[in-house]
Amino acid sequence: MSAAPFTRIAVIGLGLLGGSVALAARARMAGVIVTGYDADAAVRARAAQIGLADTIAATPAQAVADADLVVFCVPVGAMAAAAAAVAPYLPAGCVVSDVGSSKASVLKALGDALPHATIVPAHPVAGTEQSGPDAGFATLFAGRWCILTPPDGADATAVARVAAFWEGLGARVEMMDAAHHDLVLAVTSHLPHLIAYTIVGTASDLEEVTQSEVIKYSAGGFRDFTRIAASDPTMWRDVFLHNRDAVLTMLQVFTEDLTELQKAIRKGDGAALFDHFTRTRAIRRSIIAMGQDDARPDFGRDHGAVATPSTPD
Ligand SMILES: NC(=O)C1=CN([C@@H]2O[C@H](COP(=O)(O)OP(=O)(O)OC[C@H]3O[C@@H](n4cnc5c(N)ncnc54)[C@H](O)[C@@H]3O)[C@@H](O)[C@H]2O)C=CC1
Ligand SMILES: O=C(O)C(=O)Cc1ccc(O)cc1
Repeated sequence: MSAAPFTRIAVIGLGLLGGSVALAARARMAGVIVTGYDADAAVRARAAQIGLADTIAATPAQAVADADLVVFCVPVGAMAAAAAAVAPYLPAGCVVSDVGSSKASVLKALGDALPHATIVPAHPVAGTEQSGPDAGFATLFAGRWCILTPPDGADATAVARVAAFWEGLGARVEMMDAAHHDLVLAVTSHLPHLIAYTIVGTASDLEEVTQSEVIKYSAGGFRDFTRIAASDPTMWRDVFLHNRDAVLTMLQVFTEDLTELQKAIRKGDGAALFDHFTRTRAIRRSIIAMGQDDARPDFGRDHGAVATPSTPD
């Protein structure tokens, strides 16, 4: 346990990310009290049952009443509504953050709804294809990158406290401009998800290959895509709509590269294919050498709950 940069944390949205933030903060930071809130009453009830937070609040007002940090863990398209719901109740001096997968649109949404708040956006690059309150686990962020995208002129003390918060949850922190973040994540995360959604849809729509053949022979690469394509539809719809420009830019580059490979296959250009595959294999090997290999989806999924929560009336 480490000393906590914040002591009263409100987590808004109690799915995979919110649940994991709440569990990790309670497990790793001494003296922290975590209050959780979710717009869905069934999620609040389940979160209380499995002990995600010290208290599950019944309203946004109760959730943030005495918070020194509020972390929005809702889909990026819901950030504006979630922030508007707490706006009248946000304590003075409270720092606001989030975990959204795209950053420029989220910064704008939070800034518009909370014009007087100190906002330090964050994106823990850690997750799984699971969603909902049962999906969270306390070790999700251990050893993973968390990218902070503070706006120009952000309060340096608040940025340092949010960085310390994520380090306290076990993450490694990097600073980035929001627009650059959105471009980098478009190619490393958003496009791979789009490709997975596409290929799984393509395979299941084929007339000449049966569903049972797709399932039976999925070990040949397809299976890895099906895990990613099982990711939450609401979350990913929002990512593509809210990081539209960066995704379209990267999709254009990808399409051109795909056409090059298509041409090499059509022309029987084995050397071009071999060179390309050799280059991509080296990238995979350097990721593993850096200790970034992600065999984690089935790793460490204990809830790590530390106390029985109460639900206020
Ligand atoms: N799933 C992943 O692997 C990762 C997700 N993220 C980001 O984290 C955020 C949350 O994603 P997950 O936890 O995976 O989603 P989730 O679907 O597991 O949880 C989201 C929760 O937000 C609640 N919610 C929606 N609108 C709300 C509102 N207005 N007020 C309060 N609660 C509201 C929902 O009821 C749901 O329980 C998203 O912005 C996503 O882009 C970031 C890193 C990884
Ligand atoms: O499960 C996977 O493979 C992921 O890619 C998880 C993930 C999803 C969204 C993010 O913004 C960050 C990480």
